[in-house]
Formats: sequence, C-alpha cells, structure tokens
Amino acid sequence: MGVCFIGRSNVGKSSLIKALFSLTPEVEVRVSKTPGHTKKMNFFKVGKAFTLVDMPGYGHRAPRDFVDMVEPYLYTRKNLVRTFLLVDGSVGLQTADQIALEMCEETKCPYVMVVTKIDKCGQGALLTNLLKLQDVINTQTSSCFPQPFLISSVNYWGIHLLRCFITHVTGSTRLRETSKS
Ligand SMILES: Nc1nc2c(ncn2[C@@H]2O[C@H](COP(=O)(O)OP(=O)(O)OP(=O)(O)O)[C@@H](O)[C@H]2O)c(=O)[nH]1
Ligand SMILES: [Mg+2]
Repeated sequence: MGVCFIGRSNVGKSSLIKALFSLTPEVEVRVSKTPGHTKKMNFFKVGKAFTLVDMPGYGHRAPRDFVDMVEPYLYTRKNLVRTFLLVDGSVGLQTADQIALEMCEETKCPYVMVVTKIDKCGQGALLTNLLKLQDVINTQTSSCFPQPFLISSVNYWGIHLLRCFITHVTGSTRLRETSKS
C-alpha cells in the first residue's frame, strides 16, 4: 500500500518527503533548486507496511513524460491509498493544478490538498489563496479531503500532523489493546 505526492515542478514534493523522514535521516531524499529535478518516480519504503512515492513535477520545465508516467500510475495502482496534491501557498491553484485535480477526480482515488512553503508567503496572499482553494474543494471535488494541510518543510510546520494523517490512512498505527481489568 502506498501514498504518492504530485504537484507542479519545484512546489516542494521531495522536500516534504524529506521532512516527513526527518526522524530517519538515513533515508536519502534528493531536493534541488532547479525545477524538474525529480525525473523518475522514487519509491521510499516505510517498514513493510507502506511506500511513499515521489513523482516528477508537472508544468514549467517538468519532464515531458509526467503524463506518460504519472497518469497511468494513478489509474492502475490498486493499493494507492492517498494522493497528495501539493500547491505553493504563495501562488495558489494554477491551471496545471486544476488539470491534476481533475485527473484525481477521474481516478476516484481519495486525494488531499497540501499547501506548501507557508514560511515564505505573505499572510494576505496565503489567506486569499486558501479561500480560493477551499471554494474549489467545496464546489468542484468529490473525492478530495475537505480540508487542506498547510506545511513548511523548512521549519516543519504541519509536518507532524501530516505524518499522523498518513499513518492513520495507511492503517499503520498499532493501537495498544486497552487493559480490560
Ligand atoms: N522556503 C521554503 N522553501 C522550500 C520548501 N519546500 C521546498 N522548498 C524549496 O523549493 C525548491 C524545490 O524543492 P523540491 O522539494 O526539490 O521540489 P519538487 O516539487 O520535488 O520539484 P521537482 O522534483 O522539480 O518536481 C528547493 O529549493 C527547496 O529548498 C518550504 O517549505 N519552504
Ligand atoms: Mg522532486
């Protein structure tokens, strides 16, 4: 079973995965300032339980084979439990994101919006983009999680909550049996 991370090139997909793995630094996740850095899908195994998949970005300078590679994956992957669609907090939903959103709706696999880089965007811009995003979620989606996650991979805002969410949706929590006595 697995979860995957998609979004425009440079939005911070690899950085988010790196932040999620901050407690296990032996897992190497490559990040770059150059958009279009991640050119292949990268699979990160977490124990035996599940896999995180880092995808190449779409949009500006992204590998052309995004459509050839990612779309078939989303359509055929049976044990994909969630797709995380990342949007940059400073710029909000772009045309390419709308297309990705429609692709997610079509595959009917549950997906979750993640707003990235909130450390570097102004409060006003963030609020405007969030309200627009929330409106799109409310009116145009049926398999999207109702609330977006706000994160910063630089100072770890929202990372722990997202980690808990992923653990929950992948069923990786091992709840201790409560004492019956
Ligand atoms: N300020 C800030 N910068 C970030 C954050 N996350 C990522 N970045 C920066 O954004 C750039 C791109 O990050 P990546 O994680 O490589 O982006 P990506 O989405 O994997 O990009 P591709 O692999 O090209 O699709 C890097 O310079 C990161 O340091 C964040 O939360 N805050
Ligand atoms: Mg990347």
